Amino acid sequence: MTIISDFKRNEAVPLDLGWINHIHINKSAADRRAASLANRRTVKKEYQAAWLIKAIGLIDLTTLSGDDTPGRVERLCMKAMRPLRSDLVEAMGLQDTPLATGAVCVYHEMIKPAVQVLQGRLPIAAVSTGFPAGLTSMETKVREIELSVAAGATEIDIVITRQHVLTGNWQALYDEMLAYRKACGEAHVKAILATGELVTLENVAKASWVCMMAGADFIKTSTGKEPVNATIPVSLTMVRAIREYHEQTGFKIGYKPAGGVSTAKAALQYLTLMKEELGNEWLQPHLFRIGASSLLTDIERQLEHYVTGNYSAAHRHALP
Ligand SMILES: O=C[C@H](O)COP(=O)(O)O
Repeated sequence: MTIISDFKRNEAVPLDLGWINHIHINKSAADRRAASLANRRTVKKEYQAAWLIKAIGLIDLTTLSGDDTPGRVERLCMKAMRPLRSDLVEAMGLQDTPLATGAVCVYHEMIKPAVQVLQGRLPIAAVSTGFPAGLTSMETKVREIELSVAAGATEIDIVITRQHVLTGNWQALYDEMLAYRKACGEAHVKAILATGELVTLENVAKASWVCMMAGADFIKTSTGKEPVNATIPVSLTMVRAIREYHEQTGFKIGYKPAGGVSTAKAALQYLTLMKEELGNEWLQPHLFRIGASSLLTDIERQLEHYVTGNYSAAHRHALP
């Protein structure tokens, strides 16, 4: 993770149940705002190309499949370090611009091959705590975090226990998040809320707040395995919680939409959302990541179109 000199890592603050119980979300206002973002004309031509280059540096390039192999992860890491074809890099005059994704994101067993290829040049995020369902024992979950940190992960993407949200047991959610943060030590922790399983935007907002109060460095929408993953209304709810948490505590929390973000157009919508709701400071990798397995393929295609006027087949840009 980029170290920013004046950046103060989130510290846990006491759980304020009075605050949590008073959270209310105006769903139709959130839907209207989300629709206005989704229907907005995106930036064009060279501005679009510049934004897409920016987006590359914000991707947590992900592979989370049951058939992942060390070979696939090694290729993913090579792609993360050289995310654009060299002819496109040259055509855009980016030879002297450092280009890489924000991190790679893998299962615990794939940390080792990632460490071997990346050699500390890019952060490695490991999904943890019984990802994706989070229904292993607390002891197992904490140990899993410790093992992933020991193996070389510098970022840990934990999944919360959804039942704590669905039953309104905010103390239990706070306690588990606090334990995960402690187990991470220096590694930064992203709290995956699995928003597609939380039923209401109010639950999403409350879970965001509780995780931030318990020391999460990032809040993240989804595992990519829920039936509904990142959406704009959910993102709006979460980034507004981040904004208010910052106003109240001074701590800046990162945001990571993940799951189903596969097109350059969608990435541009998320960049616009972050810029408009949180400002330019949140367009940096220590405060914004997009968790995605195939987004880079589409960004590369769009940049090829920008350079040549033509699209090539997606498989020419295929990830491992
Ligand atoms: O955290 C990242 C997600 O699991 C990736 O989901 P995706 O394969 O839909 O891009």
